[in-house]
Amino acid sequence: MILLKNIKAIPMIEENLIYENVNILIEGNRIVKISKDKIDAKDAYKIDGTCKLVIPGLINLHTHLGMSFFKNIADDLNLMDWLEKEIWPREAKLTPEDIELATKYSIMEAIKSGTSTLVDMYNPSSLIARSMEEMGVRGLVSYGVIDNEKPIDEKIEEIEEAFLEFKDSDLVTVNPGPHAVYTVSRESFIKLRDLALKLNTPLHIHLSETLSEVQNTIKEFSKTPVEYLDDMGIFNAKTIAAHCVHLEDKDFEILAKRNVSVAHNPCSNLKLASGIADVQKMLDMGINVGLGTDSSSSNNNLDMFEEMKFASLLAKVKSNSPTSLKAYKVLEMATVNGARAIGMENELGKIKEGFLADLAIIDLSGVNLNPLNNLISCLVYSANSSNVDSLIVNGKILLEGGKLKILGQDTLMNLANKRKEAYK
Ligand SMILES: CSC[C@H]1O[C@@H](n2cnc3c(O)ncnc32)[C@H](O)[C@@H]1O
Ligand SMILES: [Zn+2]
Repeated sequence: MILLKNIKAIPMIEENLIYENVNILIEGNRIVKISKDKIDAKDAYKIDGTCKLVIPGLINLHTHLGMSFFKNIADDLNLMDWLEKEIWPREAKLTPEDIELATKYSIMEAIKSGTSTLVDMYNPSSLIARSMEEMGVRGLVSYGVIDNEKPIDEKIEEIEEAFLEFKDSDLVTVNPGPHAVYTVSRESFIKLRDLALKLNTPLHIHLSETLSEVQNTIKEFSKTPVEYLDDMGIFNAKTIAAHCVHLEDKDFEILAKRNVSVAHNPCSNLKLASGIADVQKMLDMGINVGLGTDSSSSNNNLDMFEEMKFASLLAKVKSNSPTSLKAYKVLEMATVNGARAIGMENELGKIKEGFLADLAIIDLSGVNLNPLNNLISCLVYSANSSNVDSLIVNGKILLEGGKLKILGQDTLMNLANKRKEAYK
């Protein structure tokens, strides 16, 4: 049992609802009681909430955890030059041990910035899922498929095996992740769609990220990438589409009609000069949009606070209106909408009795957060990951007082700094 005492909370239940001083009791992996009155829980581990704010754990809807060794080594390139000249040749050399280390490093970075759920796309899925379980975070682990000499049927078998291995996990689910329309054949797409439908998992894909992706797809198939996928019935599976920067009007309509969730990655889209997604239009059309960082190689960190701020500022510029994507809406993207994208909206993304105990605690004493006039605005426009004090995932404390409770931070950092040398 954990008792958060006298804490401020943004429950994400309705706009402007803030609990000024509440007590929150966690039993097992759930929030069982939220009360202004004293809660008697003698045996509970107590966290003093003075000068602290609790929010739902943040949900990073699109990342590639295994890429942390490639941070700051391939900057200032567009997507295809970055992938083809710098990243794919290095990924071809990555050993499973190094992928595990790089993944755990990324998870540590995510935990320290208040992220409790990660939607990843990388391989091998079982190793990534195990790393998430070991470190205690929640995740959807998408097996990234790029067509190559390994037959698609072997990959399907591997995905299914990994899915079954983690079927009873409290924390992680494995699902198919066809990389993009320019790396996956029609045959593979259809098999991966059918697998997602059979396993009842989402499908996770990069979509309409660059103008050249859209132009090439139109040239080859006479359809936009969104139309091409829709015509193949890909969206019959619950789809998480990362980026969606270059959409035509008909694409927005398809995404809305087919209940596709979009993972918006503002920093990566800017850094690779991919473009600015029209998030306000997506939201106005009822499309569910969450937030992702993409990898720490194209971002170059996993700080969801930066992502929230960039998302809001970019939407204002894109629509030429400062009223676009206000702070509460962007916080919704990083919590409630992320939960909806992975089908967990009835138990994740809000601070509510009965919901999973995934909570991030912010230390409000930071100089950057004061003078403090408005908690929601302060979180989105002033805060960063250094203000994260604690993280609870599935009822377990992973970070407290800014310190990791699991795996030594220094050990992971030393190991990662040593091993990254092999990929320079
Ligand atoms: C097959 S595993 C995932 C695959 O995706 C690559 N990747 C990382 N970031 C992006 C991006 O923004 N667009 C497209 N592909 C990306 C990563 O390097 C892996 O090869
Ligand atoms: Zn990506």
